[in-house]
Amino acid sequence: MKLDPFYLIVDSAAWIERLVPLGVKLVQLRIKDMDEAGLRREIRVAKTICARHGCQLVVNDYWRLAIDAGCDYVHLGQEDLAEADVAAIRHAGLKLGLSTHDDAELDTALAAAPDYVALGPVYPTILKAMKWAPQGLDRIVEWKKRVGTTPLVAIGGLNVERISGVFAHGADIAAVVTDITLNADPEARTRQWLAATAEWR
Ligand SMILES: Cc1ncc(COP(=O)(O)OP(=O)(O)O)c(N)n1
Ligand SMILES: Cc1nc(C(=O)O)sc1CCOP(=O)(O)O
Ligand SMILES: [Mg+2]
Repeated sequence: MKLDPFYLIVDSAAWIERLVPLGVKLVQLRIKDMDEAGLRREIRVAKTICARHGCQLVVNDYWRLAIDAGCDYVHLGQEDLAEADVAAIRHAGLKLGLSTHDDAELDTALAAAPDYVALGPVYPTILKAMKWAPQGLDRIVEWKKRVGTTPLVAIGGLNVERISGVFAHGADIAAVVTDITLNADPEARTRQWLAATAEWR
């Protein structure tokens, strides 16, 4: 199944409950600093909401909990990947998205035959400190040549105004956090993202 070109990333099931009913079809639950019981609860609620709305849920980092909860997609960064049991993830039938930030990381990612590759940060991000300089749009062109038919996710500093640029340079999917979650009207901004990504859907 083709992944939606609009990839929303949020840090709670409450955000998923709020925004997925608007028509979001690809969402990542990215929670940091929560105990295991809380994580299990958040994943369970997120999964229920996403199933109700036909939205693909991707669980960030916590691949074991995702397997336990019967989820079918996880996202891992390079450090996560180094410690993960990819065979167990695959054996459980989960799909796998991987982060990349440089050539060596892309080599590592492609060796794991991911279901999508993410490249970031395309633009400066305020979400978290990153050791990589912004990649810029030309890097997307380079990455798309290397990943071939594997879907390419652009992430980092994206906003509605920057969407067409990342798709024009070869991204298949645009991922976003703060342009929506820190917006004064997250629902309205989500609708703008849905409209702005419609031609790539
Ligand atoms: C779609 C997407 N791309 C990149 C990331 C970042 O993953 P990672 O490098 O593991 O960092 P954290 O998000 O875990 O802080 C992502 N989550 N999603
Ligand atoms: C979580 C994350 N990973 C990145 C990477 O480059 O791997 S950039 C990023 C933050 C994305 O948030 P925003 O849309 O607010 O910039
Ligand atoms: Mg991670």
